[in-house]
Amino acid sequence: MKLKFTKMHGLGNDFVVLDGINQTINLDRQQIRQLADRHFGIGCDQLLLVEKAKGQADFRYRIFNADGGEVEQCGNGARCFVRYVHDHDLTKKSEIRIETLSGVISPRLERDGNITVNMGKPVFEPKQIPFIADRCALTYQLEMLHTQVTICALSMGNPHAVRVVDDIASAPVVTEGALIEKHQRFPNKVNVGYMQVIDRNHIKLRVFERGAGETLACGTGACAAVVAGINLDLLDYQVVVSTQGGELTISWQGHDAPVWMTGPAVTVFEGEINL
Ligand SMILES: N[C@@H](CCC[C@H](N)C(=O)O)C(=O)O
Repeated sequence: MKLKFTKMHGLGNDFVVLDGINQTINLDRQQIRQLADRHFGIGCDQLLLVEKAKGQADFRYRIFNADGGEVEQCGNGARCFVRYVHDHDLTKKSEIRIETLSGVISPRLERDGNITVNMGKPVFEPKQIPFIADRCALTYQLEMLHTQVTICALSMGNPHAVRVVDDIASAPVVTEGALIEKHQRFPNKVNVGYMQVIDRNHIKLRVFERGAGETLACGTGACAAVVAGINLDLLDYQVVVSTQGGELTISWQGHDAPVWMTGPAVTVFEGEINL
């Protein structure tokens, strides 16, 4: 089978994007892992599939981690999705509605080329994250080997655990992050963010992503970190998030307001691969 693909990234969080409208795509888990493999495939953190909407939205957006698992949401991918459907003449609308596994999101292409996405409301109810806890709280203690770590647990459509650290450079993102990702209190596993607060409008963030490992940036991780920081009264409502791959602007007015994310989306190259 020959597949046309586009390689894209949002702040270095990289994607293989496939047009599932003009080509028939039925990939199994093993084939997705092969495409995502950086040595034997194209290489990416996530594979994104562009499909026709099932309901009233403009498109359906499916997201697969590098390990082949399908997931609910991807913020950097949402911006690349918009760039892709424009560049491939699949729409002329600057604001589109996209179905995801976690509901409809609405990204907007800005005049400066950046993309702003309404990422929906954060969810704190443990059952919906999902996170095993008997009550809803700002922070939780997670029992880990012989110690306890403090996390904020929330969902941005996908599950996140956020840790506040003093120094982002020495944060145990890969070691501890990998343990929290598979912690028994997160039945569907979790993305683990480490945030250093620089001031009330600026954080540094590294994320160990579920099913992908540490990435250069994570859009939903940036939303989750800012929401957690606002709830802990460490941050104001609009925050610049510095990741290893660049900067995102995230804003949240609290309570039932949606989280807004603005940042770039870049096409790297197009190609065709035999599977
Ligand atoms: N890179 C993404 C998140 C991708 C999905 C995540 N790894 C998960 O399993 O939920 C982003 O930019 O949000």
